[in-house]
Amino acid sequence: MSSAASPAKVELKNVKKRFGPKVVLDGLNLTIPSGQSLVVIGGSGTGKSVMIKCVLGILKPDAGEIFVDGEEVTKISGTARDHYLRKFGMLFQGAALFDSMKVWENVAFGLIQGRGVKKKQAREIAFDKLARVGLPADVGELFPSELSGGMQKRVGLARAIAADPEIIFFDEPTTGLDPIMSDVINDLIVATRQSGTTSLSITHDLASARKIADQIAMLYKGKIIWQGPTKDIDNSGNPYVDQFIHGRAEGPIKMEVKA
Ligand SMILES: Nc1ncnc2c1ncn2[C@@H]1O[C@H](COP(=O)(O)OP(=O)(O)OP(=O)(O)O)[C@@H](O)[C@H]1O
Repeated sequence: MSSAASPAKVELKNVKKRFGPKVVLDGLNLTIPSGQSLVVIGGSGTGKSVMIKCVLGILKPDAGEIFVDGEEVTKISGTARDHYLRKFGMLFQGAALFDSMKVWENVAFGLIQGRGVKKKQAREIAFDKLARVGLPADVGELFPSELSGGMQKRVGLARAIAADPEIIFFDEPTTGLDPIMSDVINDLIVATRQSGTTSLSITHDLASARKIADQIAMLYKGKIIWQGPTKDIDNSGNPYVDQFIHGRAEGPIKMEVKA
């Protein structure tokens, strides 16, 4: 897929966000081409989650603009915001399932609560999505506590795709999983992209990034310091990217290690 040919689905322009004296996003520019999978890498605490929260309107940027399908969204509210949020699915870190609900009810939750889908139809959709992530029907009747971490991630993924969103955010989709289960999740993410969905993932897992990304962007000190096709990551010519992808303690990125 060529990024030049795809219009921007999501575009952040000069986005700034600080908490008190702490500057987190410092003029961040990022474009996600329509139908592509973009992975943002960066150290812990660099603002990856804050960036996603700004796109979803959970946090309001102090400055800058965010365009989705060409519409500036940082000031939308009320029903326009509800409508806007329907474009998104989200796989949270740690899956974030409701323990008191059965697996299928977790998957169906947004359909019933957010979209007014009747329970019977939502249940059918939930079981269909569970099958798509490779979970047999009997898993739908279990509670999340009865599942392994990898299965919980799959349920989280089924919930993220339940309403056929146009854009999916994957927040550290493979964290805490063994390499084989990680690859199962990677394959499922690749499958969602093949259906035309635009996605933004944040991850520390370079093997996952290489597999799921059309493009990789690196966030450092509140800015995107490099963005390019996945195949170029090993020859970025950027010392910060090089240090990060090779996991070297020595380099331009200095770790603040407090004793
Ligand atoms: N609501 C908030 N109030 C104050 N500070 C916040 C708030 N949300 C995030 N921060 C701060 O912003 C910085 C970036 O946090 P964020 O969660 O976006 O990092 P991250 O890049 O997603 O990290 P990780 O990879 O560890 O998940 C952190 O220093 C965090 O403490």
